[in-house]
Amino acid sequence: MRIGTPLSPSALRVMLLGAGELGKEVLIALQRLGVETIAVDRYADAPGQQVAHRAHVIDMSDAAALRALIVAERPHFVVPEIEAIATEELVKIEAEGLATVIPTARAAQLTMNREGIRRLAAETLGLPTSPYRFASSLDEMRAACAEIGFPCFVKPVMSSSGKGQSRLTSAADVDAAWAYAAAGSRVDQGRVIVEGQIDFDYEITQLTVRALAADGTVDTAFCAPIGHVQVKGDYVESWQPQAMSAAALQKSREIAKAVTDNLGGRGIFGVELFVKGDEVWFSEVSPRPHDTGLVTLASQYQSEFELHARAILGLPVDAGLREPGASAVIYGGMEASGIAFDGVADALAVPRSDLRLFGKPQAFERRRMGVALAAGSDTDEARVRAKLAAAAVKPCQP
Ligand SMILES: Nc1ncnc2c1ncn2[C@@H]1O[C@H](COP(=O)(O)OP(=O)(O)OP(=O)(O)O)[C@@H](O)[C@H]1O
Ligand SMILES: NCC(=O)N[C@@H]1O[C@H](COP(=O)([O-])[O-])[C@@H](O)[C@H]1O
Ligand SMILES: [Mg+2]
Repeated sequence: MRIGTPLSPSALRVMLLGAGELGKEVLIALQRLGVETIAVDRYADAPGQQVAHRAHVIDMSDAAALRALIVAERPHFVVPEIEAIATEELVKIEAEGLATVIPTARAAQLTMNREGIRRLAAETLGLPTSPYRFASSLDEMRAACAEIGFPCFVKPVMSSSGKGQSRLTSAADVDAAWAYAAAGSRVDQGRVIVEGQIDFDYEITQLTVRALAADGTVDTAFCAPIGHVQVKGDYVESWQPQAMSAAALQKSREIAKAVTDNLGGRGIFGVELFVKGDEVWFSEVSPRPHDTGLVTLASQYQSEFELHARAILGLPVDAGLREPGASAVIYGGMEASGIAFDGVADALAVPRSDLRLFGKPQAFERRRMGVALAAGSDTDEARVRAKLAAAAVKPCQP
């Protein structure tokens, strides 16, 4: 497929469904390659909408609205950037040949619901995962927790970034966890997964890119493993490379290959894995850039966003690490719209540091509003720098 001139009849058009901080970087990468970009989100002035050629605000879980927009815009590629989308409509749209869905409509459909991807990984592919049960009522959940045992995790089947997630240490936590899951679910499904706790040494994201090779087949390339720290199910810090045993790295890549081969298509995937010694468990996968992969903006020759853009367009990729790097999240820390940021100069005075302020119109206490990035001679140095830079940025009332 040829790249033409944006805003002309020869334009190659890409539509992102979801235009948060991750989509914004993909849109920038696409624009640099001369692509016409369309950013869709559930609210106006989402980060990616501020850089795309056109922006639309729709309810992306509304199948009719989604189809109408795709018919009106006629994008060559439709790129899901969040989970909560009418993916059954994307399956139809792909089957009709209306647009190519990245990586595939089936991948978007299977991963939007924890049940789809968990059953595929554990039951179809036989990969090691935490023990799990699904429950659709408080009674079922009580029984599931008793079977799995404590501590366990409860998550809505449709949610991300830790929304609606609880860690339960005893049966006394069950009622509150059920209520919290119902409140945190993106699409209120009233269904949860109960997972036994994996007692891991560390967790990683294995970014995996499926891109077109010179001979026209799809090749798999692996980025260096990304280590990260999560608080309440949401990432606060990541670094690359994570040191691992050769055996654990090999198992991680075998798991990533098995899952991404099954999901198919082209694009980047974030395969989340738990590691203890040489043992590795599959947790979940994003068929799109991963938040912990923001670090690649500082550490790789081609960031995960550039890799995604190239893979979408059928172009060659280089998943290589350039140097050790780290990222640290900047939260809103308050509930306000149109906030300001003090301390940006102090942050950027940290050696080898950089910032992304996403431009989200509304801040919440625990909403990710920006990220600090840093490179270093090793990941320890990069982490110290990224955290220093993040701490220097002070969100404040406008
Ligand atoms: N079974 C488990 N055992 C141990 N830790 C877990 C388990 N499930 C979740 N966690 C912890 O919670 C974090 C978030 O879980 P998970 O990735 O399933 O949530 P999420 O809402 O999909 O988040 P995101 O969208 O950011 O990936 C994990 O990275 C891990 O730190
Ligand atoms: N773990 C998934 C993830 O990080 N997704 C990123 O967060 C945005 C939503 O942010 P918001 O909730 O602040 O609107 C999404 O659009 C995506 O960029
Ligand atoms: Mg996760």
